[in-house]
Parts: sequence; structure tokens; C-alpha cells
Amino acid sequence: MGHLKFMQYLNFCCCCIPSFENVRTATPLSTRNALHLTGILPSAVENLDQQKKRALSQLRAKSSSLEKYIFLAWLRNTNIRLFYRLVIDELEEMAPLIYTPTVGSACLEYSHIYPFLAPPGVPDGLYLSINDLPNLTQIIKNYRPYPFNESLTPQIAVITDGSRILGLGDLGVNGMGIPIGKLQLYVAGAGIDPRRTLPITIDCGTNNEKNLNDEFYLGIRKKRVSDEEFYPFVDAVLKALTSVYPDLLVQFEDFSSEHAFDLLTKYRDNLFCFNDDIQGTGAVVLSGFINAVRLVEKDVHPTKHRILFFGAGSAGVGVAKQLLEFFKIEHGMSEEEAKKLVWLVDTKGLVTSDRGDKLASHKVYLSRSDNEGRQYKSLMDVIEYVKPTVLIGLSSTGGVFDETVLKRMAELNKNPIIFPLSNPMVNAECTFEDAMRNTDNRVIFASGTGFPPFVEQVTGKIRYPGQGNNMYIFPGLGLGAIIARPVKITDRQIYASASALAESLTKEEYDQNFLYPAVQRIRRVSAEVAAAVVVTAVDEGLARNPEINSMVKKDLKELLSRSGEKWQELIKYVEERMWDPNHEKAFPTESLIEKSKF
Ligand SMILES: O=C([O-])CC(=O)C(=O)O
Ligand SMILES: [Mg+2]
Repeated sequence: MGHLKFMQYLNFCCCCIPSFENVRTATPLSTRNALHLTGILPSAVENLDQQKKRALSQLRAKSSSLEKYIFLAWLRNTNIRLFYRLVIDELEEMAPLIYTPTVGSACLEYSHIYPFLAPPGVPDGLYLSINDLPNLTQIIKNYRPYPFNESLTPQIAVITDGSRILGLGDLGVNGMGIPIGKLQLYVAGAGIDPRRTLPITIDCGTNNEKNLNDEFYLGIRKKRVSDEEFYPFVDAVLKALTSVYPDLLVQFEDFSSEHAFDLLTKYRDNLFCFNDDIQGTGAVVLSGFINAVRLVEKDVHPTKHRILFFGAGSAGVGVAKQLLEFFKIEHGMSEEEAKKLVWLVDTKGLVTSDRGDKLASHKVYLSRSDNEGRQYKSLMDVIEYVKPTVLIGLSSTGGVFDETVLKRMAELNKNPIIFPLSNPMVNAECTFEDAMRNTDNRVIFASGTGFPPFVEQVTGKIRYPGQGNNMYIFPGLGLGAIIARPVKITDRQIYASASALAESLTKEEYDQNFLYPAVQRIRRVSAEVAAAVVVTAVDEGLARNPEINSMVKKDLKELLSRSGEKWQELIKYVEERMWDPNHEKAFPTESLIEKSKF
């Protein structure tokens, strides 16, 4: 083998673009012989499981989550198959490291921990700066995922501008950790081929002074551009992306609230896209809510709930709108009737139409006008006024559901439904432990970030918190959309994803009053979510995949009921299309061996 072939094998070609996968000690002897690699690798030939065991022990030896994050990023960049074997098999341990809460710390530190010892040419994703406006198409074509395969074009892009990263605010280009992390969950959770994922951060400046003054900050050092520049730039990016990849699904992520709603309104009907913070979070919370409502049904009739949202940003309003769909679809309520079950609280108190300040446009729809001129400023004032059965936190205000709030919820309700959904952990409105202690263990609980289980004092019974993790929805929703290729992502498809998730509980999970399925079952759950999206898209007449259309149309009635043999067959069809790191042909090196014969 010449020098060029060898460099290719080690992931480098002469222009430093990785071409072939390097599985290192898992390289079989035949391949080592064919590529003249004997002696270059140690003599042991390992399988993926042995490699995984070593990687796991190296990972666990690291003392901080951030060090673990950096180790995993390095692993992903050097042995992608091993990385995903580890993440898929140990998802419960890995998800908090590659995603929330650790991704929050990683984004805060992104410009300092960069570049994860990545070999040259292994891209993190695409950085598209406002200065690149004239050359967007060419720059998008520059992106070559690792290991590169020309025929595998990106199917899904997660795009952010870093302006509202989790609950951490404007982090500018440091927000790149989010699209990278979300797409890793697409691979692990729904079996999207990693080479077909495209993380994108658009850099329109940042208003984060700390970043602007940080000598290592990697983004453009100027304040965010005005809306007059921002919207045309986003438009140009999306046009360039879809001109290069016409079937690309675009997931908007962590844009500031106003922009998030505006972009979704602007593009939802003419671009293959959705917004994870509005629609994904909405669906995942709706799903937990459906199961929570079921758990308290004997005490509270579903249409008698009084739902208080603390936090009225993109996630708060997105979730509230999604819950309205439940009352409309499942309980035949009109939109006006359903709206009466919801109260929003923002930093100024209860959102009312006569409060005297100019409400942001996304809040107007759910503002109350039955407050008889009275304004309620503090959360406790609003709780006394509304007497909620459900309290949902999407405020990024850590600990705001304090002892007084939780105890009052427990006085008002036999089983208060309390969802502190803010991320990362420091921003959660309360912990699981606080919620249990202050409600005599009666709370029905789901959080955005993972909390440890709680041991009941008297009984010694272990209680598990629900985690309304977005990862239960977006990978399955995206996979279903990629398979059916609907013209657009509709509210009905989102609703189907939420209700399929609610129904995905096993008998054991159901009997233990779980709100969400076990994380370890994520691939099966994603297949069910995806199948529900596929069926809905076909039923709506929007699916563009002819094979899917003919397959699903034959048995549409049965498939819409999401039960029976045909439903199981469809789930199997979806599962068979999931990428797995062990698949023999995942990243073939055969072509390299062929070439080396000449
Ligand atoms: O990442 C999550 O699980 C929730 C999310 O999108 C956010 O907080 O922006
Ligand atoms: Mg988000």
C-alpha cells in the first residue's frame, strides 16, 4: 500500500479530508494484510464489545462530566462506530453526558474545550456566518461528514443561531454543542445514519459580553445583527441548503423566542421543517400530560383541569398550544373552551390583556381577559387565584417552585401534577426530591432534566421521576418524516407523535404509573412515534414516498388505530431502516481493499 492509501486508512487523505473509517483494533487480520497494516496496530484483534468495555472504563475514570463530554467527542471523531455502540448500549449513562445537562456546560465552555482533539478534516458541523452570505451554497457543499460517502447526503439538519441555548441565554457560536448533541440523539435514538446528519450554527454575532471579551471566543466579535439583516440571512441559508439538499428536513433549535415563533410561522407551510422547542417540547410534555391526566382521572375530570404555566417563552407557549389540541381532539372542546383551562405567568405576573405592557405577540393568544381588571404579580398570588391542578415550569428560574408553592399545590390537590421542565438542572423549577417531600409523595412529576430516584421514607419504596426529555419525540418524529417525506410537518403529525409516545408504555411501565417509557427502549419507542407520523402523513395526503403511500394506504384504517398485525409490521419496517454500528456494511472498507489491489 502506498503512502496515500495508508493515510486514507488513518482517516486522512492528502487534503486532510477523512475518507475511510478507521476501526483500529477491530480491523480484521485480512484487512490488515490487504492494507499492509500488520505491525501498525497492536496484534490483538478485538470486537466492538471489547473496545466498548475499554472505552467505558476510560470514560468512567474521568472525574468530571465535562471531561467525559470531551472524551466522548474525541471518541466520536476518531472511531465513530465505537462511539455509537457505547452511546446506544449505555444510553441512560451517556445521554446526560452528550446532551443535557452536560451539553449546557460544554456550550458555556465551547470555545475553550474546542476542538476535542479532532483529526484535521473531521467537521463538527457547519458554521455559517453572516459574512458568508455571498458564498453560502459553496460553503454548504464544503461539508463532508466523517467518514465521507458521496452517495449519503444529509437527511436532517439541526440549526441554531445560539441565541437561546437551553436556559443559558445567548451563547453565540458556542451553541454549536446543541445541534451536535441533538443529532447524536437522532442516531442513537432513531437510527439515522450519522453521515446523513448536519449540525449547523449560524453566526449573526452575540450579545453575550463575556463571550465578546473572551480571548478564545470562536464566533464573530460583534453584537447580533438587527432583524432587517437576520431574517434575510436565515432565508438565504435555508434557500442555499434546500438547493443543495432538496429533501433535507430542517429542525430549528434554540432560537430566541420571538425569532423561533416568527421563523416557524414563516416556514412551516413551505419548508420541510419543525421547531423542536415549540413543537417537540410541546409534544413530549403533551404525552406526559396525557398519561398524568389518566392517572388522576378518578379525582379530576380531564376537562376540569386548571393548568398554570410559569414561563411564557417559546417552550411555554408551544407546550400550552399543544395541550389545547388534547382537549380539542380527545374531549371535543372548542378552541375557546380549551383556552380557558390555561393561565400563563411571565416575569411580570399573570399574562392578561389589560396588564398595561405590550405583550410579545406569541403571548397574546393565551392572555386572559376574565381577570376583572385585577393583576396578579407573584406566582403565589396567581396560584391562589387560579387554584391549579397542573403546574408547569418553563421559566429557566431554578428553585422557583419552592416549599410554599409545592405545599400549596399539595393542599389544593390529591395528586398535584407538577412538571418543572427547565434545563439544565440548575434551572429546574424544583427537584424531584423537593417535590416528593413537600407533597407527601403524592406528586405526579416530570422534569426536563434527569433527577435521581427517590426512596420513600416509611415504605422504602423507590419512586422514579418522569423525564419529559425531548429525545422521546424529535428523533422519532424526524425519522417518520424522513421515511414518509411529507410536503410539510403538520400539527396532526406532531399530535400523532405525542399520542403514540403516550401509548408506548409497556404493561410494567403502565402499572408503575410511569409517564414516559424507559430510556433504554428509545429505539422501539422512536419506531412507534415514527410509524404514527408516517400513517398520519399518508392519511393527510402529504406523503411523497410512493412506496410508503401504497404500503400504508392498503391498511389505513387499521394503521390509524395503531394496533393489530399491520401496525406491528409497520413498526418492524421502520426498525429495519435504522442504522446500527454493528451492521457489516455500516462504513465499508471493502472499496479501499479493492483499490489497494492495483
Ligand atoms: O434539549 C432539551 O431537552 C430541551 C430543549 O430543546 C431546550 O431546552 O432547548
Ligand atoms: Mg432546544
